[in-house]
Amino acid sequence: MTKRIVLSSDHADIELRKSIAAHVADRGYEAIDIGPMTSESTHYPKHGREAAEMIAKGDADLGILICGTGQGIMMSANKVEGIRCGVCSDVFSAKMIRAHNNAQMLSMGARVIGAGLAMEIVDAFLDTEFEGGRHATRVDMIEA
Ligand SMILES: O=C(CO)[C@H](O)[C@H](O)[C@H](O)COP(=O)(O)O
Repeated sequence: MTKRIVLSSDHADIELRKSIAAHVADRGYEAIDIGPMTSESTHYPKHGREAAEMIAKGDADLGILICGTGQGIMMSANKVEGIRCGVCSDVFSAKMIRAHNNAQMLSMGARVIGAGLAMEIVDAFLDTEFEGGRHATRVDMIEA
């Protein structure tokens, strides 16, 4: 089944989010871009929560979030039960949040990294599977 990737952001960079949505779709995923569609100032907790709830409800498989630093929207997503979201500014961390933490959501800071690196981080996140084993024990501990 085609993996569904939900994308959301605040006003910090909707163009980066749209570019990532197009990139994800080009790669054969279903990109579900839930906006916002204008750069009007908005509030990241709303957008992080909306995207995370889609995953929690089973309406999306993975998620990509963007705000200025990636931090506030990540914190908001992580308030939704069962969601694990990490901020990444490097490719190694993007692999590890999948391989070791089984994160369903990636967050990035549009005022921290450039678009080229953001795409590489997205690819690393999407291309990496959870390794299970001892890491499953630890993820279970997070959830408990
Ligand atoms: O980085 C963020 C939250 O962690 C947000 O994207 C905001 O950009 C940040 O809080 C700054 O807000 P502003 O209204 O864009 O000045």
